[in-house]
Amino acid sequence: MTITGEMLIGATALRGNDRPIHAVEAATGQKLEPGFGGGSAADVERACALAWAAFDTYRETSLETRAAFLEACAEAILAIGDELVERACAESGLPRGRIEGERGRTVGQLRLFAATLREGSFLEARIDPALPQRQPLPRADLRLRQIPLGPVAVFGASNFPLAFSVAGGDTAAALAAGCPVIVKAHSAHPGTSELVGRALQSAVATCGLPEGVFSLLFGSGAVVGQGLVADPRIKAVGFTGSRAGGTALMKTAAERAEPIPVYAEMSSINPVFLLPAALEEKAEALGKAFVGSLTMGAGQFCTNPGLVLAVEGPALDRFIAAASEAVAAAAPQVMLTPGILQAYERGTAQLAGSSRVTKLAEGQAAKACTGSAALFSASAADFLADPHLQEEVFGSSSLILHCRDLAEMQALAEKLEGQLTATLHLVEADTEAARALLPTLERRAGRILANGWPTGVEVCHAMVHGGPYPATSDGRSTSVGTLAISRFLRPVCYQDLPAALLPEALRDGNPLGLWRRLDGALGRH
Ligand SMILES: NC(=O)C1=CN([C@@H]2O[C@H](COP(=O)(O)OP(=O)(O)OC[C@H]3O[C@@H](n4cnc5c(N)ncnc54)[C@H](O)[C@@H]3O)[C@@H](O)[C@H]2O)C=CC1
Ligand SMILES: O=C(O)CCC(=O)C(=O)O
Repeated sequence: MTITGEMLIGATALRGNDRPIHAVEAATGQKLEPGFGGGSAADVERACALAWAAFDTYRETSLETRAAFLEACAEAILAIGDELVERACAESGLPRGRIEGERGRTVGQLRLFAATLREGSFLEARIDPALPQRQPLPRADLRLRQIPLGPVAVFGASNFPLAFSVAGGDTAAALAAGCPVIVKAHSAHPGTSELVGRALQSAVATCGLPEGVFSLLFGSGAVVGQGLVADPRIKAVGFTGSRAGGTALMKTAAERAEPIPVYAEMSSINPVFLLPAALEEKAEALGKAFVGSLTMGAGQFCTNPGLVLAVEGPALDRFIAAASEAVAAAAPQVMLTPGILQAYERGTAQLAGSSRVTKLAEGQAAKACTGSAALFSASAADFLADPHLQEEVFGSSSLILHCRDLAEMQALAEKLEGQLTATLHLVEADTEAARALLPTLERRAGRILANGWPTGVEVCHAMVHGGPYPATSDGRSTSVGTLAISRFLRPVCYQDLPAALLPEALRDGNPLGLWRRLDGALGRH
């Protein structure tokens, strides 16, 4: 497939007239061809008009039609072949194995949502039949189903060029829900975005769907990003990126005449609690495994373990020695973009320059375009005294906190901002300490792990990849897993509607064979 540098608006491909964006080969800093013309307000208008025109037809397509469409998207992505892997590797600097794995996750996600559609319980169909004889007042016939919100703007993430981008989790969930999607491509990987965008555009055509179901725009955050979020036809936003970017979009969405939900995944430092007996038993092994998680993918995960808490003493010293040794041996790794590398260097320099922080270890010297791992420590008291120490440093940097005792660890956990994950390392003797921490961790994080590491998110039914602010803008949902479909739905109740006007999902006789709640009882009735 030739990468042309064109945007995909409905069924057309056209070149934006705004300043062109060039991808950069992450490993060398060299410009990659072609340039991608940036979109204008007129392009945003055209994509939104098409998405709105498509909405009423697309949202009433059958569950089977949408499932087949998602499967067609997955097939079309795989059909691009190695060109997609090569381009994504060049643009992101991520190794082939990682990109191939991410492609598998992306198509797996689309197929999982296809299965979710065929299963149908996400519609949450409920029927409370009329009770005309009820005293003192009769009850009307009341029926509920979930309907899609409307066109969704999705912002591709820099750190997952496939699984959190054009056909990533947000797009898959929104399309499954019945929402047309307009993607604003991330300028770190425009070629990858065009290839995947063309796959989705072809799937829309093959499945005979309205062209406005999918569009892909390039361009600046100020024109294309803000323009999409402000457009009255956009009804929800999915975003993964910086806290500044996410909060700017939240503000725009809140100030609209009709405010809309923004699902922004922003910053998280993912605290890891090393409980005393586990630390005593496994300090060296934990230190080594921690650095494996910290340095994976150059630390460019929102789930990266950026904070470790433990009670001070010889066991913590052993953990620090093992972790410092592993960090010192870590090879420098290519980072996603020059901007992300600069932000990482700024963040680690700030930590190194803080009088409250001690630098424990640094990875092997960085070459051009690469970042070196870095490990720091501080006392819990100093951490609490400086709010900047809670800020995410995006990359392989982590801060180990010495707590005086478990009470101080607990007090510190209370002061943490919202997180995607919180991890406990424990053995049986730590059970009571863990039990005491759990209520705090539940209030602070979306996922609580025991004896594992937070990087690596399973795409499944029970996953929560979300958490209280600032981990995300709305901790009531997840961006990974099938529950993500609920972000793009809202309930509608139909009271006493004639049978001929009821949606199929709510008709007597259950023609779709759905799981439904009849007078409160769940069953296939
Ligand atoms: N926690 C996480 O999951 C991630 C955090 N980051 C953080 O973000 C930094 C920059 O990385 P990027 O991925 O480029 O994130 P970013 O937030 O700068 O950009 C993400 C997308 O949002 C758009 N955007 C940004 N600001 C906007 C605004 N004010 N209005 C409208 N659109 C806007 C950009 O054009 C881009 O398409 C990293 O150094 C890192 O600190 C990045 C990726 C993931
Ligand atoms: O660790 C993962 O697989 C997902 C992490 C993520 O969502 C992110 O880094 O943006």
